[in-house]
Amino acid sequence: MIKNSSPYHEAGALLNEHLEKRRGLKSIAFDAHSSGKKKGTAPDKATYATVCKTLQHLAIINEVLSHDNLSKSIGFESVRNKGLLYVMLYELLFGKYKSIRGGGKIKRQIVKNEKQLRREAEVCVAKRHAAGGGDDKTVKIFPRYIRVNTLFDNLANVGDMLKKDLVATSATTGDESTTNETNTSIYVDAHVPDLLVLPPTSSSWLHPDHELVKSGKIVLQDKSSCFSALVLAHGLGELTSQQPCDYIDACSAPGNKTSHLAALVHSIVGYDTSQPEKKRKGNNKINHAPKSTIFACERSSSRFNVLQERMRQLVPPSDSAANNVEVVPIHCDFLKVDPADPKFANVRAILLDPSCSGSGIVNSPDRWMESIDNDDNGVQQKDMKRIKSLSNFQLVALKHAMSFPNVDRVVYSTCSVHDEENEAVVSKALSEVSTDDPNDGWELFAPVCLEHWPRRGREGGVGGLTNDQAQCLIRCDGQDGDETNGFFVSFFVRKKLVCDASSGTRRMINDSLIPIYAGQFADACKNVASTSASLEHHETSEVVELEDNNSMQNKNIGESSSGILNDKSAKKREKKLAWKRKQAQLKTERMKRKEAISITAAKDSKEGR
Ligand SMILES: C[S@@+](CC[C@H](N)C(=O)[O-])C[C@H]1O[C@@H](n2cnc3c(N)ncnc32)[C@H](O)[C@@H]1O
Repeated sequence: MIKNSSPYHEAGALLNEHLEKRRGLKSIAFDAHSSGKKKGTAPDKATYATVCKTLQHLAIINEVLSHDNLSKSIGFESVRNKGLLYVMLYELLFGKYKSIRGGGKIKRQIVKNEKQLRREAEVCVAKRHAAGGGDDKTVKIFPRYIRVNTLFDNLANVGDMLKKDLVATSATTGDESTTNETNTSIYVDAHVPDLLVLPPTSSSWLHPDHELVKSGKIVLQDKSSCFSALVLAHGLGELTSQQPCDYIDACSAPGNKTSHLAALVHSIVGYDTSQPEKKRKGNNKINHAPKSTIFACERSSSRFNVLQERMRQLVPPSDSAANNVEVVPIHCDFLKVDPADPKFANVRAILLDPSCSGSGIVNSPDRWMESIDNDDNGVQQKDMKRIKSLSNFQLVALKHAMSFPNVDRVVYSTCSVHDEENEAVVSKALSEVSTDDPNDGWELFAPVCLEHWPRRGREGGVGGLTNDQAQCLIRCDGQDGDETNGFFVSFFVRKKLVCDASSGTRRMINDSLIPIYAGQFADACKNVASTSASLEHHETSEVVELEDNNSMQNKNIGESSSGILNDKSAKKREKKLAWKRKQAQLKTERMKRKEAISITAAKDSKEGR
């Protein structure tokens, strides 16, 4: 067999599979890992990143090729390996080194027409900038959100540790156009307790290989995806905390929301880690609060394995004195779980975050693909079919959650922006479970903990919701300034409970000394988005961090450190970071010594010594 001379062969094959079969890029990568294929058949991190970047530029590459029928005149139409062609064109026109490595026929064909291609690319980029679009249409940069896992540590401690890393790395990761203060600032999110907000540039070093991630003290979780567990635990305000009970996370892998819920439930029925260690230990001896159980259902075998592994990493064992919550992963189809099973008799609340189109994830490679071939309404016929089938499943799952006899709170969330998966599902569920009994049936409830979140659900439209109902719903739109991925949250409460809940109060959200975030990184995000060098960082980190549907692939791509993918560079980065930390520490000590010397000198001269 002739060995393919192009180093982009694997990236081209992955892209071909994505384009031809219209399968999600992350699913392809994930399946390749989980099917236990031989080493070498699953894409490595660099290949995956190259394909993501090519996809991200596919619209503009096609624009270049279609100008003056360029594609035809230089013979690209006859190229069968379109994936490889696109990857090479990306490398030449938009890649970091603006050149193509290796050889091969396609490369020769491209290089022969290099001048013309570069000229066209420049014209297209200029046109986009003139139209005010730039790269912004496809790339959105958010601050880096870090959820502190309060089952292991507290906000102040973790904030301190991250601040040191920020100071140590700001010299290299900071963009010239942002001040050093911006690059080293750290905030607490205004809506989600225990969520830290870091500068967007920190994405370049805060990855799944970071020590705090590996130790389970922090979770790389986008802001909007923290809303689901928050609403389930605190949507009714303080009232929730009076009744320890069990929970079900119906569709739970990889477990970001499960572990968040565990931390929140622990702080309701237990004590939080913000108390000094000694006091906490003392408390543990006398506190006999009942334990809560979270049953975490997951249908897919491979995802279930990841879920189990992550729960081991993120939730302390249930018999440890400091934990009042137990997570029990169950490998099952939630639709087949019997609501009358005595095991679930104490389940009072269900979190349902089912499979969805993921259309809210603004930097998802699959979304870049969508934006290329969507029609004017933003959704293609083929996608409509998929959305319809997803929304059918979502409705059945929601009604199933509502059928558990003792459940009085259900959170239904998606990372989709389509009304069909959101308001329409909510509206159908409400009408299909409605009853005449004033104490039964379900109502939408506006989550107290997010009362200041401005973006609400859509009134009318395919869902046909009233304005009052729509105001109970939470929406996030990353394309419209929310600084987080698109997301949807609805909170259903049994009518009976709604009457009791009206006195709920908002939970205090920040008792650390870290200031609250109020858009201080907005400019930094724009700067990062407009510099291609920073974009490289961001894209790679997005590859490993995309939430929800993506977290599984995340996990896998991120698992490079644990051996699935071979990433020597992670160790190198860790070493470099440690070296920088040391240098920063030495510098601080030098400054202190200098300061002390000059104070003594000033004192001496004042005293005439
Ligand atoms: C959007 S993801 C959940 C993400 C998760 N909530 C988190 O925050 O990490 C949806 C998950 O539901 C699982 N799933 C889909 N249908 C299911 C079913 N009928 N029963 C249980 N799990 C299901 C999928 O395999 C997938 O892992």
